[in-house]
Amino acid sequence: MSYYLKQGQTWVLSNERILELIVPGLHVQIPNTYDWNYTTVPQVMVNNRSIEYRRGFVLGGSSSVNTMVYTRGSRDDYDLWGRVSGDPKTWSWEALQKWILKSEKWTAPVGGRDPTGQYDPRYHGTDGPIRVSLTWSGPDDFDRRASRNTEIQKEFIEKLDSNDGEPAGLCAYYTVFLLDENLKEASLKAWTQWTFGGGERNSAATGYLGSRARGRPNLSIILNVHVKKVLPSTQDGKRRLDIRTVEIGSKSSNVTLRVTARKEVILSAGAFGTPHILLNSGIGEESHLDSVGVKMVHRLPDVGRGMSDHVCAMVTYTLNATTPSIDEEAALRQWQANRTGPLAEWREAGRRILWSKFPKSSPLLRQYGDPASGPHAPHIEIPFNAAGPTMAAFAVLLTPHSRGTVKLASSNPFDDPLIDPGYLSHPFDIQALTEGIRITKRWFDSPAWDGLITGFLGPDPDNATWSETAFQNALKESVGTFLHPVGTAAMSASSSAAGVVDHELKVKGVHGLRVVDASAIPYVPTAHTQAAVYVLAERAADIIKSSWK
Ligand SMILES: Cc1cc2nc3c(=O)[nH]c(=O)nc-3n(C[C@H](O)[C@H](O)[C@H](O)COP(=O)(O)OP(=O)(O)OC[C@H]3O[C@@H](n4cnc5c(N)ncnc54)[C@H](O)[C@@H]3O)c2cc1C
Repeated sequence: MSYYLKQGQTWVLSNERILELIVPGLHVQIPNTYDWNYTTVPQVMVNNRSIEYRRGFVLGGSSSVNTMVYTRGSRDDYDLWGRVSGDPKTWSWEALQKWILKSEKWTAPVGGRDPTGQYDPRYHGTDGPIRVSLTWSGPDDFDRRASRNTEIQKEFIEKLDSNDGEPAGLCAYYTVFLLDENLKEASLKAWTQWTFGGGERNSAATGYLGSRARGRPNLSIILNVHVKKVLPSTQDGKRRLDIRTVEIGSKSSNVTLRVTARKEVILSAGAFGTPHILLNSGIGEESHLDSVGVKMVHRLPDVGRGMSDHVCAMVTYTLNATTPSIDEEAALRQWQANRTGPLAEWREAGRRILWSKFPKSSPLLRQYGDPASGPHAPHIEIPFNAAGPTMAAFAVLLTPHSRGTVKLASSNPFDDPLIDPGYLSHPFDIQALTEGIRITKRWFDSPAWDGLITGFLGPDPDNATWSETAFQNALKESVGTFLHPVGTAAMSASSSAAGVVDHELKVKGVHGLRVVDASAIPYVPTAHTQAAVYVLAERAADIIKSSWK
């Protein structure tokens, strides 16, 4: 949880000393005790499947358990915030530059490799709280083949730094590959960037709540409690709705505590937690609140609506390779000795990422309109996970038309919310995923992969023996989430009846309540979402500071 009280407390950071939350390579072993373990409601357009939905249940939230990929997305995504909020002077790629850099501390990779030529320093901050770095290990056979592939297939171009705001310059690029085999590590360009540094995971907890912050007399952290709701405080003489009281409790005890902020309350409970708290507080749409027996305090119909997320479809290849196994104990000893080795980095999917933009002439865009935020925003991301004897590639739809909801299941604040991402509810999305699979097929349809890739297991949209229905059915069976929900308490112009918070992230029509987390982001960025949340939060901190001067 993440809110601040006034008095000092004894400090125990819950994610301190938990090896799985510190060692990047142990990410896959993070116990589900650090997860909310949500499941979506059955997804009608995905063969009625309910999909597991992970969210961090620990200080630092999902940043303490995530995959650590650091991608900012397209400059157009941030310009869209400006258009939607009616405040482009605050929310645009150019206007946010200071805060984009402010959140980041570029850190050399562990092991002493010189990263010159593997990223572009012009686009990186050096003094921020979140360490961003490159992997410890160098290129492998897969990287070399990918490099060769970009020389063979001109559709796929190379970009040095994916975080320059223009990830989809021409058509597609491969973020990790070797340009010249003979130069080995020295020539591995355009590496994927990660939120680890010094061989350890960085998160909102380690970055923002480290010893300096903990030394502050005006900051307290209370762990293992649940925010049940926010409540109207006593009227201050004016006829306005003043919500500065938080009710907290714990599932395991009946004790409830109310705390009233002198200035304001900031909700940062994430794309599910924040609308859940607002709805439990009676802030939302009347008929929904009525249906679960919560009394409406303030009518704000878009609370919990407009969820925007990255849906993906998985395709599989067979490989003529085996997964190189590591000696886990030796790797841990190496990590403990000097923070290097296979555990100092991410070991599974996503080390290699391809980003792709549909051409303007695409019939799909003509039929449904282009949901991308602008000319630099890619439509599809394809991370690969070569873990022989098979390889999974995920076609991730970065620009979905479908939107979902977060609703209350009951009036009990401890009950999980009903999460309905609405996957594939718009016809564009399944067709765009199909195109994503075709891009993946083109990428691997090249002599660069000879001797490694031995077969395609599909689902294959071009398999003549399959009907379209049979293919779509198989695609739907493979659909999952990339865990990037936003938009459930979305920012919009103060004059607009839509949305939940205004350009200063204040809950509309309410005094004393702000939202600073992924729920305020109006459309899912064309990137993994943590960088955008850090940028939003850094900007919000200065907005809040100046509003109380
Ligand atoms: C498994 C996983 C992998 C991911 N991989 C990546 C990646 O590689 N790169 C990337 O950029 N992004 C990734 N993401 C997404 C990224 O981590 C999130 O976008 C980001 O952390 C969202 O930040 P947030 O502050 O909005 O919410 P969160 O980080 O989810 O934080 C919300 C916090 O509020 C707390 N909370 C919620 N409700 C309550 C309540 N009622 N009372 C008290 N506390 C409450 C939660 O416990 C949590 O601590 C991943 C996410 C997950 C789950």
